[in-house]
Amino acid sequence: MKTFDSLFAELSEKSRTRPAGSGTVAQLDAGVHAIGKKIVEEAAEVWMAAEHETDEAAAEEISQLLYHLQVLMVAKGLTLEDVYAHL
Ligand SMILES: N=c1c2ncn([C@@H]3O[C@H](COP(=O)(O)OP(=O)(O)OP(=O)(O)O)[C@@H](O)[C@H]3O)c2ncn1[C@@H]1O[C@H](COP(=O)(O)O)[C@@H](O)[C@H]1O
Repeated sequence: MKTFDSLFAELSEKSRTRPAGSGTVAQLDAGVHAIGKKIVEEAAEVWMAAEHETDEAAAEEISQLLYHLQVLMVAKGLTLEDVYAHL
């Protein structure tokens, strides 16, 4: 099963190798402003799913929010350690 750390490693590798067809590469190219807007959108979807939908739907929305947060981290050059230092 994919974990937070293994997904981050995968996204970092995509950023380095820039494979054709990668949605992550497209988002990185769109920039921090666009990624930030996506994070706000996904956060709202997490809230709505948690309040009005099934646990499975909420879990799926949370996974998407985590993904977009990681894309922002990669875009900013932040490491897992940079974030974990504040947990
Ligand atoms: N975990 C994810 C993931 N979660 C969410 N998303 C993206 O976030 C979108 C979900 O946003 P929405 O709910 O708004 O759906 P949507 O309206 O269809 O999306 P948009 O049209 O707004 O982009 C999806 O369409 C994906 O583009 C993800 N994209 C990729 N991954 C994983 O990231 C890795 C690298 O992916 P690629 O870069 O695409 O190879 C792979 O392991 C993927 O499984």
